[in-house]
Amino acid sequence: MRTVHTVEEIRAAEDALMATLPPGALMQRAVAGLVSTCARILGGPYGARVVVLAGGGNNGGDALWAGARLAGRGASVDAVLLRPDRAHPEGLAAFRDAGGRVTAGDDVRAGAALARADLVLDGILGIGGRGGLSDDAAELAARARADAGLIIAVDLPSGVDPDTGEAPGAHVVADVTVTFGTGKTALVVDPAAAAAGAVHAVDIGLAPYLPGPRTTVLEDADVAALLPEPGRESDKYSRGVVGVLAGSGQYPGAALLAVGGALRGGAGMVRYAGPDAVAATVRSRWPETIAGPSVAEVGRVQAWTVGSGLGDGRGADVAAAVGAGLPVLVDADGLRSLPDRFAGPALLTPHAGELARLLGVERAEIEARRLHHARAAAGRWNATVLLKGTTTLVVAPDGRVRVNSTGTSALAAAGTGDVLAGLAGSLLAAGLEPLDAGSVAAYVHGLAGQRAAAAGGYPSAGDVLQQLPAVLGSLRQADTAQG
Ligand SMILES: NC(=O)C1=CN([C@@H]2O[C@H](COP(=O)(O)OP(=O)(O)OC[C@H]3O[C@@H](n4cnc5c(N)ncnc54)[C@H](OP(=O)(O)O)[C@@H]3O)[C@@H](O)[C@H]2O)[C@@H](O)CC1
Ligand SMILES: [K+]
Repeated sequence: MRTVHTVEEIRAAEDALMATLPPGALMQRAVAGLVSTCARILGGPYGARVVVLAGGGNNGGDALWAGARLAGRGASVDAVLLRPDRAHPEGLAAFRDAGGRVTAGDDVRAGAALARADLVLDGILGIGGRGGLSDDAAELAARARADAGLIIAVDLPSGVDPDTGEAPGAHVVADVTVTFGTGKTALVVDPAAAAAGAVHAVDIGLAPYLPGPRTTVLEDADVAALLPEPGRESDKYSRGVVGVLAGSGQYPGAALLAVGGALRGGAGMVRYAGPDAVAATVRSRWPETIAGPSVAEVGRVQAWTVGSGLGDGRGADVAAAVGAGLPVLVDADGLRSLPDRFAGPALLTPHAGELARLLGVERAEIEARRLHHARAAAGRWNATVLLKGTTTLVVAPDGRVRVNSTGTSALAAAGTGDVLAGLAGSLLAAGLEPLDAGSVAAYVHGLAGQRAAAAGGYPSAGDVLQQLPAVLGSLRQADTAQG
């Protein structure tokens, strides 16, 4: 599991850890990790042309110390000081001692150095940064992006907001970010995360001083541990019975995909509520499905998946499923018939456009502040909100957040959301709480999309569905091998 902490939590942990160490020792741990990543990426620092962009805080201090170490190992290093009056004193002294050249941001030499740099170290702002870059810093960042070989951000790309994942103004766009101690929201939540590039974490010994993380990024072992394991005595009821209220005459495929997602996701049984013609189509593909014309008449289930391809005019059925007092997932058209607040476990699965409609804001505003708006909706409806996107967010009403790392553009195809709705519904029926059901489903769905894409071409939702058993099988196998 990858952890994410707030700036406040990181500062408190750093203070506690620093109290046990000699002055400057913590920064030296960070610098050692940074330098070794730079050296590895450069294939050895000797002869490399490096430019350090240094702001007036400790982030600039890290970058200056790293520049000094790289100069000591034979690199040709220039430092551009954004705030010469506030440059980190020890870092700057070490940099000069190692033979580094120092220029101010407005010096023509700064532009020339950037134009021939193999590597730019972005030490303008770290976790102390607020708002976007100032104009002079923005110009240097743009030049670096246009001219330099590679940009490595120190701790996080300067100019993005550490705790929200928002990018309120000009910011560095890095190829790699070397981050210290724990993850930051800006490194996992878009749009800021898109500016971080590949993230390398450096252990500086902070973990014992950090609180349990509210935000996490699940990995294979976490997901495998959360997956319901069908035991020998399992029957169809203990594996979970899912009610699916999805699809319509206009969109029968949504019913097929949602039912398929539930069955392939491990449901012991699926009960489908919908018009006879659609039910017949569902049963011709999934003969094990039990069907009925409405939520009231379809029989007992342990969770409902509601809304994919439902079309208009099914508000009463949606209300019946939502009001059944069972865990419920609400997707797509079902989102137009939400109750004022949910009383029981609920998982909403909007994409940005649907969340925009729900909250009455522009879609661009959702994309710019994804975590903020997912949180707002989770609080407003007392439901866990799974906001789809390349980095899908799952936000519980109590503030816990899971960020999915397996997303792929291969999932940007019609019907993949219906598969996800069925899959997550099956996990709710198996007894997972909405945060677990949503984050495990997003993870598995992403891996299925990756596998389908690897098989060649542009995968369809049906291709993604077909990959679910293989993905679940390999996650379970790895778990068994480990445990
Ligand atoms: N503590 C430790 O031991 C360790 C710390 N480490 C490193 O320290 C970094 C945090 O350093 P930091 O706290 O000095 O803040 P940093 O991000 O350098 O910003 C400096 C100052 O810039 C200012 N400022 C803010 N926004 C601005 C803007 N838009 N445009 C212009 N200026 C702006 C603001 O000052 P203000 O203007 O508020 O006076 C702010 O205080 C951390 O990310 C990691 O790299 C590691 O070495 C591990 C050990
Ligand atoms: K930085």
